[in-house]
Amino acid sequence: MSGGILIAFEGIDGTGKSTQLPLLAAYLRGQGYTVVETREPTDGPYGQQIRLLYRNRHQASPEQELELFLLDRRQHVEQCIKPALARGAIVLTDRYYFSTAAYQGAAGCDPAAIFARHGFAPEPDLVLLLTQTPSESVTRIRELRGEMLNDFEQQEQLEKVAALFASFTHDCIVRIHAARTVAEVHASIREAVAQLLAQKGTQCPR
Ligand SMILES: Nc1ncnc2c1ncn2[C@@H]1O[C@H](COP(=O)(O)OP(=O)(O)OP(=O)(O)O)[C@@H](O)[C@H]1O
Ligand SMILES: Cc1cn([C@H]2C[C@H](O)[C@@H](COP(=O)(O)O)O2)c(=O)[nH]c1=O
Repeated sequence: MSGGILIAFEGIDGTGKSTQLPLLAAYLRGQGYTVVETREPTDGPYGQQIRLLYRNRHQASPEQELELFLLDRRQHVEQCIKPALARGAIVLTDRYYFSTAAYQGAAGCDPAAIFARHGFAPEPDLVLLLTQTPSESVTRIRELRGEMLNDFEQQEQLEKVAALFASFTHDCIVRIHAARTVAEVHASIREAVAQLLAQKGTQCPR
């Protein structure tokens, strides 16, 4: 396979992205593909600064927050995504620039302007947009961590984020209903990826 394939997992908090991404990675590796698993925010210096905002978001203005996500993504694209695509890998990223348009859009920045600032970032071949209601997400997060919701996970905030995700009309987006069992969601994801690989005429290496 030459040129690589970029697949982004997107959706509001708690939709199961971090659960589903390794399942898809294991499945694809079992089929003989080279897979790179990655995520944003990254563990790099800007990603670490972003994590400091989770419990105290008002430390930064929406514009400052946006700049941090852009800096983190530039580094991610240059150091991880582009090299992996050049090696012909399937890159699976847990969040990408659709999250910025939705979350920083919900915080007051202009989503269209955010998309326009991503000329440096390769367009994904597929965005798996996991969907469920914000109240379903909040229930899952509470089951996982008790009552503590961080500043990005407050239900009112997630309602705005979910509305923005719902408004995106990019051809690369496939919506996957996430309020089902892990196995059911995985099956839908495999179906969407199989269609992409067939469209690309990608021969399974095995
Ligand atoms: N289909 C599912 N049914 C029930 N619980 C699930 C399902 N998928 C994931 N979970 C659980 O929901 C919680 C959140 O899942 P996960 O961390 O994968 O979501 P996420 O979208 O990556 O969240 P975040 O964006 O906040 O990191 C975890 O406790 C996980 O075990
Ligand atoms: C990439 C990106 C992320 N966010 C927000 C969305 C989530 O609330 C956190 C990341 O948490 P996760 O549990 O590691 O998924 O950050 C954002 O606001 N803007 C972005 O571009």
